[in-house]
Amino acid sequence: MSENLIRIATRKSPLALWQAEFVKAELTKAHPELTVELVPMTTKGDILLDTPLAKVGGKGLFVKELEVAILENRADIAVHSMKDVPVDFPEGLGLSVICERDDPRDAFVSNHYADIDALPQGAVVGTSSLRRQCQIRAARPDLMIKDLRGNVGTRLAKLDAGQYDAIILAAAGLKRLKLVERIASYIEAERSLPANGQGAVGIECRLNDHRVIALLAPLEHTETRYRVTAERAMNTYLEGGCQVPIGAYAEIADGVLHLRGLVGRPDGGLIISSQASGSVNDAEQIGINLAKDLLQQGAKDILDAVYQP
Ligand SMILES: NCc1[nH]cc(CCC(=O)O)c1CC(=O)O
Repeated sequence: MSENLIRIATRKSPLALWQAEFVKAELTKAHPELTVELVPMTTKGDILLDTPLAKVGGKGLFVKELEVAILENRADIAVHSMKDVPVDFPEGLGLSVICERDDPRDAFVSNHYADIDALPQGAVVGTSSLRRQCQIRAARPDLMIKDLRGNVGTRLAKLDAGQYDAIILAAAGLKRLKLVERIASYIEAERSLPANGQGAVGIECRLNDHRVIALLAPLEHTETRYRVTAERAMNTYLEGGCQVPIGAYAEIADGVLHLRGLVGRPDGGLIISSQASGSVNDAEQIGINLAKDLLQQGAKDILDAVYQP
């Protein structure tokens, strides 16, 4: 392999391409002599876009083909939204870099209403995320939640066609696609605890590829790494994939990491939540401790019920 080339395996969705282009730009900034190529690919998740995610088993649907390409040396790295990255990696691959986090919040998108409180009785809200669904239903049990799949552009088109009164999307995705003006309001973490890793981009590569790992190193963002480590540790301990009613969100203030977590029944009738704090160096243990706390409070019953086939 040429000393001066990095190939990025990427999905072809606009968001995936934005993220790959972002990493390409950052790499070229750090290493002006480097050539960075995109290797666009179609994944199983892209083909099954119309099947409800919970049915096809969301875990890793969008990343497997990219990982095979790296293992077969048809590409060197893959760029992921951290919230879509499964908890475990194939033998030989790992996450060598987590980039600086963008806005972690969920966004309320509607052509007619300012926020969740402004929605009329029985309004239809689009989301396929059990995490978003349970938190919306907890605040507004009268609302109807309707499945919403597809790329960000497809989801907005379905809203505009009148299929929903409002939809919920990640603020970061809308910002990256230059669609911030579509955001009617931001939903603060207190009302919709984000998914683990939401808003952060990570880079996967071959763990024995020291050339690539060294080239990627300047893109690492330490604070984001601590936060996402705690969030993912909580999710991992709860054995949560990406399609689960789990929220995990960490912040750092004065060197102390604060992690909030919740597990909720999709109908919003029960939400178990807790928090934990500690040194950034104990990020992983803080996540594990919080998961144990949630399990002690009964989170397993909720998760088992969701996983029933
Ligand atoms: N599940 C799809 C997905 N994966 C990452 C993002 C947004 C960007 C991010 O969270 O980093 C989205 C869209 C959404 O949830 O609205």
